Amino acid sequence: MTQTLRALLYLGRLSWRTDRFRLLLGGGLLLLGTLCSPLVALVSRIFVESLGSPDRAVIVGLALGLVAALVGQLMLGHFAHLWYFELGERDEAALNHHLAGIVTDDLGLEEVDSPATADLLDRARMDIVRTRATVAAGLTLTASCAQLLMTAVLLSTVSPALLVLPFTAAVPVLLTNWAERPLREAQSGATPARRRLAHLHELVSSPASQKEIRLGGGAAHLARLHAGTHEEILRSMNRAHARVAVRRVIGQLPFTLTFAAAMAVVVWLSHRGAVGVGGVVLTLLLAPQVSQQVTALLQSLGTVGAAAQGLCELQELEAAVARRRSADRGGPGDESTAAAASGTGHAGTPHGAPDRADGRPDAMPAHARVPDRLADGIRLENLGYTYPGAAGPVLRGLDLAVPAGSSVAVVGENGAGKSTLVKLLHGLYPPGTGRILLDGADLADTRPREWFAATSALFQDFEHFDFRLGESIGIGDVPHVDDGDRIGAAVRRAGAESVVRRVGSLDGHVGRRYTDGTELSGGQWQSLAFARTLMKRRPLVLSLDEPAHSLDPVAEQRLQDAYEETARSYAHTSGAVTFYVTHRLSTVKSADFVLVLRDGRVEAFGPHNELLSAGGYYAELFRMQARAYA
Ligand SMILES: Nc1ncnc2c1ncn2[C@@H]1O[C@H](COP(=O)(O)OP(=O)(O)OP(=O)(O)O)[C@@H](O)[C@H]1O
Repeated sequence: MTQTLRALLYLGRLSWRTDRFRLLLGGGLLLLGTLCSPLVALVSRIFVESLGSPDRAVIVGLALGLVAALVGQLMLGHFAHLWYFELGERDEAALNHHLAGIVTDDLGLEEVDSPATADLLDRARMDIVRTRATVAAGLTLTASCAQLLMTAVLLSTVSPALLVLPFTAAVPVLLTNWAERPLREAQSGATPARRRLAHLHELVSSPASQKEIRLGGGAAHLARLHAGTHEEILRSMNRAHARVAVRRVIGQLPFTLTFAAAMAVVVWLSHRGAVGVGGVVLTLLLAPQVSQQVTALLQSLGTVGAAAQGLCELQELEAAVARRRSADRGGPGDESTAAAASGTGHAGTPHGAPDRADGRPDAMPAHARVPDRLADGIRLENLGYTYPGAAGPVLRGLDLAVPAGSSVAVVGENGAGKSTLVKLLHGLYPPGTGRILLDGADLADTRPREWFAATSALFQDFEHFDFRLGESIGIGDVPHVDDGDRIGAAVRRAGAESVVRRVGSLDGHVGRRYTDGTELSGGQWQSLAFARTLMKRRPLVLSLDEPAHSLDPVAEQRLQDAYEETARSYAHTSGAVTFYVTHRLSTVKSADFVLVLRDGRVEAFGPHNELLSAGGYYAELFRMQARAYA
């Protein structure tokens, strides 16, 4: 009940902020329309009692009043709906916007990655989808409460004994939360299964996955998994619905019994002449309404109650984020609560619980400014990282000095930690141990947004933005998303002119979400992503994580040349350090340094020729690969 009240207040405040005009108009009309039904009973009573009056004007006036109340009862609700329907839509959009803000601005990337946070966000999204219904139910609930109160007062004028009806009607209302609990628990417990179902659904219906599934002969297997998971969810939800039904019946019993008793009392009172014909008419009109009113109230309470858990979780998430912000500003924050609320509880970062994309809020005071150009370079000191919930570290004890303006080829076996290092360098994960120093200043002391703006990366799992081609490239540097010259230069530098020719122009849509969209090949998407990476003019760090894995040899050589030219140009303009992660060791010779990672440690670091002549792991890898290609 407390949770439902909290949810109602939350929705009320949200609606007031979002659109108070629609809240007042929609809510007011709904309240008026709802109060019209007890009003009909009241006017009917007076009308019946006045029938014997010689004053015809009074009778006509009462008849007109009765018609007006009836019209209000039948019609006002529809007009109210016009206003609060849109209010619900606007509230839903505001909550979605708010949740997106929390995900992109307040949660660390590792938190977003964590299954606990994913569950929490999935539940929040499901509740947000129901916002329109919840807003309508919240307004109906408020109006129903007022209606029930008016009904109770009117019934008490016939006999105080009738007051028992609204009171016992409150019993199931009070038990609603208890009655709904099995459903909420089942919904919460089924979240991982629902996510699995959504993934399976995507796999069986997405054209992209069809290729592998068909070749692997996995369609029937996936269909079985889909059916099994669906059945599992249905079984748990059915059990929960049955338990809810039993609890609701138990909750309604007291009202049903007292309703029968109250009707017996009125029959007895009218028999004794204690209640007149007007009172009997009022009771006959109102008493059955009590049951309808309670049903409407229960239903709206159920709707709000069902959404309340999610809305309260969202409130707790907001509160945790706010506490963390205040803690990071130096206030008496409760970081452990914040981490627990976000579901990770990851420790071992310089700032305790991570915040934002990299573990720190933009609002915290920055001690170090991101330099305009690198003079000294980047140094890693005892850098280590452990994914939340992982058994051991992925990176450990990395000590390295990379001079400004140098290009580094990062090599190592699958799972050595290359991509993780790239994410740390770009500030997406906070170091678990140690530091990353930019010209001697700790990266942890810079503002994340400033650092993000100063770096560019082509990640291994780069995104396919199904936008206009120009926008899909320009989004690599949002302040210049519509800058045609810059986009054109990035396309030329990345050698992605063939993609533009394939799409027709920078204004053409890419991706199959649009009927006029051009679907690209894996290599073309990669060229486009490379162009996106080159949107910034003077980044301090540029990383390409296996940028050529989808490219043909000619395109790969073109990309390699483009990268080398870009690396030289960035080194000249901003002293940038560039990282090129690759498995193709023949492509690393031109890099200033080769960084060899092995099991999360630095196995070797130095110029290619030196590492080769020193023998050891790198030389062995290089020769093995050369033999394989030969
Ligand atoms: N989001 C994640 N959560 C938990 N563990 C992860 C995550 N991403 C990567 N790992 C683990 O970290 C280890 C290093 O992964 P990483 O992607 O950094 O390796 P890599 O050297 O880039 O590998 P590859 O050459 O295959 O791309 C792997 O064992 C991987 O399973």
